[in-house]
Amino acid sequence: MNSDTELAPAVRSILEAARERSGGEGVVDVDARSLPDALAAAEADGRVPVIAEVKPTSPTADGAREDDPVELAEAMVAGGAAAISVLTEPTHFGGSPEALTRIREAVDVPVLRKDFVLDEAGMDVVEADLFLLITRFVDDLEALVTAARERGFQPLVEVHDRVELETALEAGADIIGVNNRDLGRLEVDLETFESVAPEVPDDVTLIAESGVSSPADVRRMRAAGADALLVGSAIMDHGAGDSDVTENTRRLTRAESAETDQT
Ligand SMILES: O=P(O)(O)OC[C@@H](O)[C@@H](O)c1c[nH]c2ccccc12
Repeated sequence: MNSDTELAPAVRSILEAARERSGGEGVVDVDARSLPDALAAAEADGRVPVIAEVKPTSPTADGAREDDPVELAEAMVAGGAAAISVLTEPTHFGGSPEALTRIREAVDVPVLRKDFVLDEAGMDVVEADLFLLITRFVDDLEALVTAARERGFQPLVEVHDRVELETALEAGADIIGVNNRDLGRLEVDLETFESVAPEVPDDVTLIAESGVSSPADVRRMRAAGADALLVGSAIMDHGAGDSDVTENTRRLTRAESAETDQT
């Protein structure tokens, strides 16, 4: 793992909290809903494949939403989301494994567990269809990818540059997310995805993560090769309190339809 000192203070404190959290008891065994199938189904239905994220708050959000996570997830699916991402990190994102379990029972699309899983024990906390592995934060990515698959999970491996992409491909990752937000300054730059995407083999499911806020951003990431987009803030709209999550999702899932407003 790279040294923590290059990380934003908020990220360092997230990692410290993650190292202190205990893993689950026993080994999880998941019968996962296929993400590639769900993305293809959205595409066949004329929707942009969007993974909408239930993120009550975050270090970069300008507020928090107290809504019931299940209602939020259902509203996202009603807006055309192909899959749901759920933050389970408790100390900085307001998430919980219990919320994920309730959401996975309520919707029939794949559910991604978004957390800072650093070792095998961290995988055994809750059943999900996918969970995130952040290349920069783990020592033996290949072993964790294998351990994830042994449990039935589809690992989503996050990278931020071409060097990390190489590591992810060598570890056998076949679902890769390029995070447009850098973990040093927490700044978003959509060019990150554009610079990494051309190096990704065609048989990898490629996801553009973070910073997608408008239909124009959706089209920009799709033009650069995104099979799907992972969107949190623009859908949760933290500052606005009761903003319509279904409408926020629909605006993005319809970004490639002719009748959409093109802004
Ligand atoms: O809210 P945004 O900018 O749409 O980003 C969503 C998602 O990409 C972001 O929450 C995220 C990407 N990688 C992470 C790792 C941990 C926690 C959160 C994340």
